[in-house]
Amino acid sequence: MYSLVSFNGVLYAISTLVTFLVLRIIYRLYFHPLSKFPGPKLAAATSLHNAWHDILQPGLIKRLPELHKKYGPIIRIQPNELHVADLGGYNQIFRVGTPFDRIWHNNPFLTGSLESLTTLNQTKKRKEFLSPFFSKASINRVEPFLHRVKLIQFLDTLKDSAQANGGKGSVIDFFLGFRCLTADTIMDYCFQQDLNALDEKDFQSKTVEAFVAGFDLALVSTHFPKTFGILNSIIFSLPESVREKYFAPVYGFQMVQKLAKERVEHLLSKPPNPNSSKMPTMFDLMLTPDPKKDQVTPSKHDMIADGCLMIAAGTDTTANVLGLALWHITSNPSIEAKLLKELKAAMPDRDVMLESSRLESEGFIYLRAVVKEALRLAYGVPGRIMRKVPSGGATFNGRFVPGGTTITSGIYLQNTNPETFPDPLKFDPERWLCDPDTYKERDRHMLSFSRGSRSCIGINLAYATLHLTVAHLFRRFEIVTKDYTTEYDMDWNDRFVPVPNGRIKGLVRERKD
Ligand code: HEM
Repeated sequence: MYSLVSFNGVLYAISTLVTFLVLRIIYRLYFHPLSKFPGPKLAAATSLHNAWHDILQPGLIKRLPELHKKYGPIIRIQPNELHVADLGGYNQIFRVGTPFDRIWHNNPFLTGSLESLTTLNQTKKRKEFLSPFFSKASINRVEPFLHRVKLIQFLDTLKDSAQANGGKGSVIDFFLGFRCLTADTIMDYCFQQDLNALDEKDFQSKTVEAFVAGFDLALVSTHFPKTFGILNSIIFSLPESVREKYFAPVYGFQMVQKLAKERVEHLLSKPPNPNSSKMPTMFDLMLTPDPKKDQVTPSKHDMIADGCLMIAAGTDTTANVLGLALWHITSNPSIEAKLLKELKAAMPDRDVMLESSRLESEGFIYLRAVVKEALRLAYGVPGRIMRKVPSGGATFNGRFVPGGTTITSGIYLQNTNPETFPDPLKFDPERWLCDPDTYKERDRHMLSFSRGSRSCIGINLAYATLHLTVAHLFRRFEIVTKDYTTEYDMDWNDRFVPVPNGRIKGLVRERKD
């Protein structure tokens, strides 16, 4: 009798669930406010369609050009999400002063950081601390003590590799090397606390490796935020040795969080002296709010989250551009020859370091075009950047979109638009050596750092690192990637940032002159 009741109970529960799911699909397909928007029926019926592409495939973003071609400029890609293809739509969503709020999915390390603040009002005060910290002037001021010091350490490691095997050179994992360089630079710049990744033999930094693994989970957290949160709490409660061995993605973030926490606690224990001549960290600035501007120090938790954010936002993005530049330059002898010609003429002594402001000037036209083209094809954050349509609704491509709808648009589509960038997947620095009007138009379409009020705050730091590294790396070393890296290795998956299939590796030799 008992087992019959429980069997019937299970049957009843299953049939109720199935009925609910079927009714929900019918509602989503025929009665939902977005039901009239075109797009794949499966995507409109269930968000699992999108999750499958984003988690188990290279990413929905790679299918979007084909879907837009089939269904038009604005399409439904989830039950409650529309995607806009054209630049006008992107600008409407992301412009300065936008009323389209960011959508944030809880991430235990980043909630409380600038990135997690959804409205412009919330970001205003935080940016008052952070924007001056990332200004060109601030970056130029510390460059001799920081970027160039880190770069020298990076280049010295390459020199040792070049001299290995009786001067025949040895193979370097540049995927890791570039990440060690960018992570150490950012950590030092933001909180004068070193990750010491560049000290690790052959750049084999466990923390950097763990951090890279974290990106595999980035889109899981957006598709399954609740499950992700529960899993994280369980993992957090495990001993450190278990976390390090079996849960690298979480462990990597925790290491950075620990360093940021130590720094904040150290500063809190002895409040900063505003008259000190020492270069301030970003935390020093937050700890000395200006009462005349109504500034308030963020909580300790939020400052630590901002510390984690800077590493998460700046390390892989910048390293991806460097990896891509290295791959394309070494795969195109004519591009390498032109770059080298310019570098040799402007930097006769290959061991003398130039400052980034010079490398970004008129004397380095080809270098700048190479960096720009690498930025275009590295895509920054290529995928669907999520925003919420304001309560009154909005109109896109002549169609009204109700308030509360998730609306997305992406950098990948703009940076590879064939009308603006003919043969868009070709690495062609020459496309930036055009007349000023064409340049301006191409630049308007290139969105690697996004646009508007929530565009990248680290753009100046990124540009300085990119110009310094590409110039000095190629001036000093000859690198062969062909036999050690494949096209497949370089192809990428959207994991919030592009994560390549493999690693860019190359044989390093010192140039003779
Ligand atoms: C080539 C390198 C980089 C690229 C391509 C890049 C790209 C981007 C993009 C596309 C966004 C907008 C994301 C969104 O709207 O969700 C963004 C935001 C951001 N980036 Fe970068 N980034 C780079 C380097 C850096 C660096 C070096 C830092 C700092 C150390 C940094 C810090 C940030 C922060 C804090 C935000 C969030 C801004 C906000 O929420 O208002 N980025 N970045």
